[in-house]
Amino acid sequence: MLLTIIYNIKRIFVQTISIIFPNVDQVAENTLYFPKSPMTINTPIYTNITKKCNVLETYTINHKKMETSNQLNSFKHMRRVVFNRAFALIYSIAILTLLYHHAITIFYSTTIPSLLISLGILISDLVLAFMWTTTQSFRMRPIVRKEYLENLKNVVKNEQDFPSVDIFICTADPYKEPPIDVVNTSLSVMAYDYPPEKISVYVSDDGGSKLTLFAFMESAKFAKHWLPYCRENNIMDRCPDAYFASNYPVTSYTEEIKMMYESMKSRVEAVLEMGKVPTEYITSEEEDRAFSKWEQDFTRLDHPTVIQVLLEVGTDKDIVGQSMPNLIYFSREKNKAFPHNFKAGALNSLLRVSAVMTNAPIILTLDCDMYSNDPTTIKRALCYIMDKSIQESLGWVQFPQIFNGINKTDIYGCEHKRLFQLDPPGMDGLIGASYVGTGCFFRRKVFFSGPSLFLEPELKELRPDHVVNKNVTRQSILDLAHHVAGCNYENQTNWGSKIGFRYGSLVEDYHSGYKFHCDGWKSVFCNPQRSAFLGDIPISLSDVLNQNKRWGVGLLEVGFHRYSPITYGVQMLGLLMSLAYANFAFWPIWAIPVTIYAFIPQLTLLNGTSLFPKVSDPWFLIYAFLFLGAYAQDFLDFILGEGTKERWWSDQRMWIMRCVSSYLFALTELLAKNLGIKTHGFNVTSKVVDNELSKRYDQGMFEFGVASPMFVPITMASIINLFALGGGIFQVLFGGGSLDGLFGQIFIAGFGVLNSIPVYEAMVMRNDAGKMPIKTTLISSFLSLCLYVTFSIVMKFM
Ligand SMILES: O=c1ccn([C@@H]2O[C@H](COP(=O)(O)OP(=O)(O)O[C@H]3O[C@H](CO)[C@@H](O)[C@H](O)[C@H]3O)[C@@H](O)[C@H]2O)c(=O)[nH]1
Ligand SMILES: [Mn+2]
Repeated sequence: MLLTIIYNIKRIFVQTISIIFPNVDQVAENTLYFPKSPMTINTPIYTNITKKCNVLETYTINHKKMETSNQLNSFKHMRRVVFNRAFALIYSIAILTLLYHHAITIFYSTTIPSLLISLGILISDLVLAFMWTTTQSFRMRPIVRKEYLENLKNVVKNEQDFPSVDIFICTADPYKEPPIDVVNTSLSVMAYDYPPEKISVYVSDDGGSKLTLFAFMESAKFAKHWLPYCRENNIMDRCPDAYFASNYPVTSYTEEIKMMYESMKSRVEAVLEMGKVPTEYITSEEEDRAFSKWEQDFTRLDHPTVIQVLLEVGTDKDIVGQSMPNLIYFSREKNKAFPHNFKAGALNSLLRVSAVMTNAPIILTLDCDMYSNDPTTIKRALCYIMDKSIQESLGWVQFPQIFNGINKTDIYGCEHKRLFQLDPPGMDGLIGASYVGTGCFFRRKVFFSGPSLFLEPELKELRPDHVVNKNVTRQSILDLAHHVAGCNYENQTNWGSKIGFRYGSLVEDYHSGYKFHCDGWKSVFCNPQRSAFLGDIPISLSDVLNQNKRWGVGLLEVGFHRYSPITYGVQMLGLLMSLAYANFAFWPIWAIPVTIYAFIPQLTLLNGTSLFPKVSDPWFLIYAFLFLGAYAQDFLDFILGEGTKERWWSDQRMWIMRCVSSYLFALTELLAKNLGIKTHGFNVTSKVVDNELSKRYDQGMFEFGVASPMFVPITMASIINLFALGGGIFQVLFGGGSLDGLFGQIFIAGFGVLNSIPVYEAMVMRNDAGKMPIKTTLISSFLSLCLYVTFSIVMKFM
């Protein structure tokens, strides 16, 4: 009796705790603990807890099956949740206190300039507070998942019962995305440890280039050797370039394969250099026929559809007689009169063409530079997709974007740890990780509205349940495929709005994933120890900043859309999840506070005016806490996410640089767009490796080199901060200024200077091709002077 009472008291206590902190380890403990008690899992109280959790009900229950051998996956809540929540509470009180302080300052400001400056600071802090609030969504319920690959064979007994997979690889420009790299990506996925007849690889070439087609003709031949080689030797690096760069065992056969690879590579590169495919490289009539589609008036923006089946399941065999997967080269029709909607347009064409040709229930989308680094990845994704308990609403399984070739300190913050590794587990604990454009396994159903609502496509052949039982080379199939790849096919249809990937944003990945979540789908973030995919990063600063500007424009397009996360999303996804989406959507508005803080405290300091409370004033503590608290928590997240302190420093520095350039330009570009001024579209990031540049990058040197307007605000901020720091110290030492009053500004200027070290080096200390162009230095210096003079005049005479 007594035992039962104690037991029940303990149970209620545990439940209360888990209601207050629903996702702390108690939930996981519950699922293991309660089954031992006489209560069953369906008791009302238990259901109540899972309801309160409001997330992943099925997933929580699923966790219980852990010990059985049919268990395909499990998840666990991260321990830092309690700390995160407590800290969020304290931090929000501090924010409110600060805002109160601002209100008072504004109320008592006596002159117009001081009022304007106070308003500027208030706006900055409001934006920072808003963005801080949105980031809390990632910190409230982060989870980690685990897959039990070894149990998959208990669930799918026969390899033949595995679902087929259509793999989409996008490329857009042979000169920015070398075809040999695209070939490597495709070989790495064709060689998946998976029945080859269940794999179809579609290469979408938005560049409409016969150089790329040629590369794939070559790769189809090489694949017949490569696939059996990978299988027989059970190698992990199935991307040939990565394999031959690794420490592979040298045998005569391996050397033979390597020779074949090298000779293919040199042919592909030679063709790229010549800019055409010479006749001696064309070995069959069929190849000749394929190239004949490139007639005189064929340009990348105006050409008919090209679909070339390079390998066909059942017909083509590798050198040991095993079937090859399908390999299909595809370039959709383009015509200047029709919008082609960049990558989203390419993906939607791929969706239709693949539906007609193979219609696999699972789709993997890949960028051309993201090769597979683990042959078991499809099976790993199946650990979720085949899990009956979550299958119903599971829309996709997203793997993180992890990159190759990042230098030691990641000077450009290209790892994007927060975006690709730290934030997704936070969203995963809510409804699911967002889609990041590559390394993502979708269920085909996702593209036709929600889990419980099906939107009928125009043709029955495009339905996800349509069975294709004809060869991909059958004329009727090819005719229909050409029809659905036509550039006017989407006129008057739901494609791009209600069906498929969504148009209207340059970050079609983020935008589409957001739509799918709003439609009711859930998703999973799968982050195995060995990276499933490895991609390339840009290694010059202007490429990095331009990429981020494109993302910025794309994100704002969603943020200020009719379906913005803060208006529509909040109704569909709930508060936390919509805040997570809002965080991304509004990244670029960080430009406002960061730009203000990069110039205003410094300019006022140069004018000898104090802006922040004195160090001896208790209000100063609020500032110090807010600044240090945010930085410390960010640092902690980064380190707990297996980051180094050097990379964290680069990450925060790049964040500042992006804010004053990429995001500022993105805000301007969006404004221009709304005023009807034509802006850039999807500017593809170059993946070409320049040896000199790459050497400098490996040494950790910033690459300026070209005179990009994007460098101007960065350089101006560097100059002004340096002068402000010098001026501030001078005033304190010789000019009678008080350190007590000016400390805040001197500190900010000092912080700016520390972050600007690479800029000073590039301006005055370097002589290599990556130094700051003299033009940029001159323009920035001149503009800084103008800014200083104007600001001083306004301060003195208003
Ligand atoms: O008109 C186009 C433009 C681009 N692409 C392809 O899109 C992919 C991504 O382009 P990239 O220049 O590498 O952009 P990133 O900024 O590196 O890519 C990130 O951001 C994009 C959205 O801006 C997402 O599509 C990507 O998946 C994501 O990795 C590449 O494979 C391109 O070939 C097309 O197929 N058609
Ligand atoms: Mn890319």
